[in-house]
Amino acid sequence: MAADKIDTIVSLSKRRGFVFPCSEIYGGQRAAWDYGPLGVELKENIKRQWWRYMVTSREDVVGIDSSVILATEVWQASGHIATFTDPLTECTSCHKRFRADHLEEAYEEKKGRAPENGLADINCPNCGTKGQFTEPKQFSGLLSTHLGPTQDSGSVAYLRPETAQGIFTNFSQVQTTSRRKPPFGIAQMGKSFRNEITPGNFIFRTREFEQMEMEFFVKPGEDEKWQEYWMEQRWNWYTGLGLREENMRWYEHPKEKLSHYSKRTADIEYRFQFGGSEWGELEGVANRTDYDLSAHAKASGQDLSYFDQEAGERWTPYVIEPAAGVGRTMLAFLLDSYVEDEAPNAKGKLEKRTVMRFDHRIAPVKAAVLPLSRNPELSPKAKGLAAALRQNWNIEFDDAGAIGRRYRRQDEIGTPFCVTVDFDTLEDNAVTVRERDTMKQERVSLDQIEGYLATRLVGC
Ligand SMILES: Nc1ncnc2c1ncn2[C@@H]1O[C@H](COP(=O)(O)OP(=O)(O)OP(=O)(O)O)[C@@H](O)[C@H]1O
Repeated sequence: MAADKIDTIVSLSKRRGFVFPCSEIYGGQRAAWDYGPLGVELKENIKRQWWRYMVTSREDVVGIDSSVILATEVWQASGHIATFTDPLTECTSCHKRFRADHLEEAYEEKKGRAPENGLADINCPNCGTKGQFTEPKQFSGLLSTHLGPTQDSGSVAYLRPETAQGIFTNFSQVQTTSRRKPPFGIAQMGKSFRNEITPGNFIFRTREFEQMEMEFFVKPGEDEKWQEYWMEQRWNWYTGLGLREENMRWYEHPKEKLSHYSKRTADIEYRFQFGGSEWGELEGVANRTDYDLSAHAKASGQDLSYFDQEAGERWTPYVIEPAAGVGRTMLAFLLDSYVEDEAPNAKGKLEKRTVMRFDHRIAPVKAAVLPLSRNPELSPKAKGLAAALRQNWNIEFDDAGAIGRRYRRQDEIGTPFCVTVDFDTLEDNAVTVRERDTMKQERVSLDQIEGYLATRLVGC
């Protein structure tokens, strides 16, 4: 399984209701995706886990939810209007457009060295023609709209390309109302928009996407230490939820390629194995220095510094930012969880089975309740049990088809437990619980089943 694994995931996602192409009844909107019933659960679980780990389980981080459309002055001061651009180039042979920096990075990854003559050395990924690219032009990544009834330059507004700026503009209010002192952080999750030149690779790069960002404000001079700390925390968050370390690595941005605000940026990369490139950015951990707060203080005339009473001095905090994408995280978990192994069928013969080995905390469905067969006594009993368990978890009820087939269906969407109600249940008031990965079965009495699941679904 290599490059074709992504195709397997795309098709499983569509078939089982994780992710659908957007507006498909009209032929689809290129590189936009909708999350189906299982996808929305998986996505919400990922976000919940991030929020718990980054915000509610800590005493030094609080959350906010700011607007998507901020005052245009915010994007002027932050530097986005002037510098949030990508180098756009076009192959003069097939007229397909690319990001020049992506072409160069892909070349370097393949050959182990940068192209000596820039784009002149590179073959077009679409038609194969060598070096027939136009001179790159800077293309704005900001998506704009108009507010109000007129559509002139005065009514232009931008959809945020990152959630971070809503945090910086609220820094003082959050700091005083939550009575926090640096070091402390403000987190936000929400939609961001970028007019990507080359969206694609499924939900990896889209023009509309969700981010999970946290800005951690620290005393200047303590920034490097805190960057190390957050890099370790972020790595541990992914591995703690089961992402395999062999599919992860750090990428340190070379000094000359850092964003305009950054002193150091290190990305966690995942082995996505898209055709053409093995690794892709999952999350960036950046030292944004005091760039944003200073820029907003200057442009707005508001004081965004902090008075350190203990030291008796005033300073503008430095900021460490772990910034992750929800879609990319979900794609990494989908790829990493996918396993093909073997399971015995009804006749005891081994057959291939597909299992999504999601960590229980992110699995979209926590347990499925399955009556052994459609029967006037078994089905109502099983339905009652499903309704009771639904008070705590997302539970599926399924009584259609052979029991083996129903297990397979649950394995394929990563449901950790299947609870089977059979004819013995009517006698002994017990059910059979089957665990997804080991396929081991255990008999559990009905009055214990909720506690049994609760001890195994801790943190869900
Ligand atoms: N177009 C996008 N689609 C989906 N997720 C995105 C997109 N752009 C950024 N992200 C997510 O937001 C995170 C933080 O954004 P950041 O600005 O650091 O990305 P970036 O370095 O511009 O990404 P890339 O180099 O891949 O364009 C990224 O690590 C990624 O997970």
